[in-house]
Amino acid sequence: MKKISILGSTGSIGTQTLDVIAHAPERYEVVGLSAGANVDMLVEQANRFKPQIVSLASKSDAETVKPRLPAGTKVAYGEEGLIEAAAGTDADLVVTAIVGSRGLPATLAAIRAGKAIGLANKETLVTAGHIVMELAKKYNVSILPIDSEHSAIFQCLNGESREAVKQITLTASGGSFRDRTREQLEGVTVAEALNHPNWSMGAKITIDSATMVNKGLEVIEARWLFDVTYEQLDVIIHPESIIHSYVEFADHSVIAQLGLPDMRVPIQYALSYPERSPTPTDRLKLAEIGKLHFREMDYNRFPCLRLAFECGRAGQSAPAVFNAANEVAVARFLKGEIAFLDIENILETVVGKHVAADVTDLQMIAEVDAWARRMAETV
Ligand SMILES: NC(=O)C1=CN([C@@H]2O[C@H](COP(=O)(O)OP(=O)(O)OC[C@H]3O[C@@H](n4cnc5c(N)ncnc54)[C@H](OP(=O)(O)O)[C@@H]3O)[C@@H](O)[C@H]2O)C=CC1
Ligand SMILES: CC(=O)[C@@H](O)[C@H](O)COP(=O)(O)O
Ligand SMILES: [Mn+2]
Repeated sequence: MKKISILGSTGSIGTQTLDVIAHAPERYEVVGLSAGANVDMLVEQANRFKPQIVSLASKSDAETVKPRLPAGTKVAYGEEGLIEAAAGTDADLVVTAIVGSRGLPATLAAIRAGKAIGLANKETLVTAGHIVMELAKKYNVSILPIDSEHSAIFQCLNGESREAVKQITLTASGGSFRDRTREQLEGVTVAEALNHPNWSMGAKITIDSATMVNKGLEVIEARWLFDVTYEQLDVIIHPESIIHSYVEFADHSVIAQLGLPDMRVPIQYALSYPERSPTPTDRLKLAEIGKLHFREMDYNRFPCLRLAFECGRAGQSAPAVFNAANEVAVARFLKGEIAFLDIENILETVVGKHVAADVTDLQMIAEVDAWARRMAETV
């Protein structure tokens, strides 16, 4: 029985993780759950899966929720609560399904506690990939990718020597506005931006997909997960999101991972690795799909991707600044404070004002993260 703790259990990845677990109660046990504002859903989850601990964003929620939980459930809150849910149980694996760099301290705590990480939260690796991967190595902890492209790449690399890797290509759907010119992006609404053509995801990543920031975050995430150079990473537009990424090897063989766009497959793979287990998803029928399409990435149409590569190559504090500024810009767009195209303007401005510097610990990361947030709020 594998014991699982889920940070962000009430979100898109969190609920799909619980769906995978519910289909295999003989294989998995939930020991920790955490939520932000969706207290009612967390209560429902806690009564169904009976975790040892639940964590909420606020002290007041933690206090009011206690009588609604199974007797004996430990209740925590805030960053400390996330850390407890991540590191304070006998979990074998922690799924990081919380959104944003706020997941970093709990992820580091889980690694220090020797827990394998089912990594969905790409912002943690973008913000502090060098720290996360170094700590995982020190504690001999597996970082198992849940992000669909990285799960695909992980599967393609399985059993292959890293020296044989020539090129890793991440596929990109193009997002909600893939058929629009830049001129046609003027005045687009939040609702239009949230209308992803292939995936049903949380709000932030859906906007990130539309700006192509998501693919930029994923390039940096891949750099750290697979220890490759940015020259070995590229992106291709693939509108159907059936090929989830592919790897070209020294002999020019290319290995890809395919499947219908259903996150329960990469989630299941991370939970059951190194085994493969059945998933409650539909099967891929290529004959019914007929054709798959691909086109070169257009970095002029998607300038945020070029900026992400620049920040990745600059390294040090630059990726953390890019990520934090983006979190604020997306939140401002979702609140209706700014226009869609202002997101990239904010990123260009904040990154442009930042001089990359070494960030070797959580305190330094928190400082640059906070600086970038302050700047992004005022642009
Ligand atoms: N959704 C997807 O298909 C994919 C997602 N990912 C990555 O996985 C992560 C989660 O994404 P997704 O599931 O879409 O996000 P959602 O927005 O759907 O869920 C986010 C989760 O984080 C919780 N949360 C938000 N703010 C706080 C806070 N201040 N304190 C504690 N918990 C908080 C939310 O709680 P609540 O809802 O209760 O407020 C929710 O459980 C992201 O990093 C994303 O990039 C990667 C690949 C695919
Ligand atoms: C499902 C998943 O992994 C998301 O990151 C998805 O890939 C977003 O799709 P695009 O960024 O390709 O639009
Ligand atoms: Mn992805």
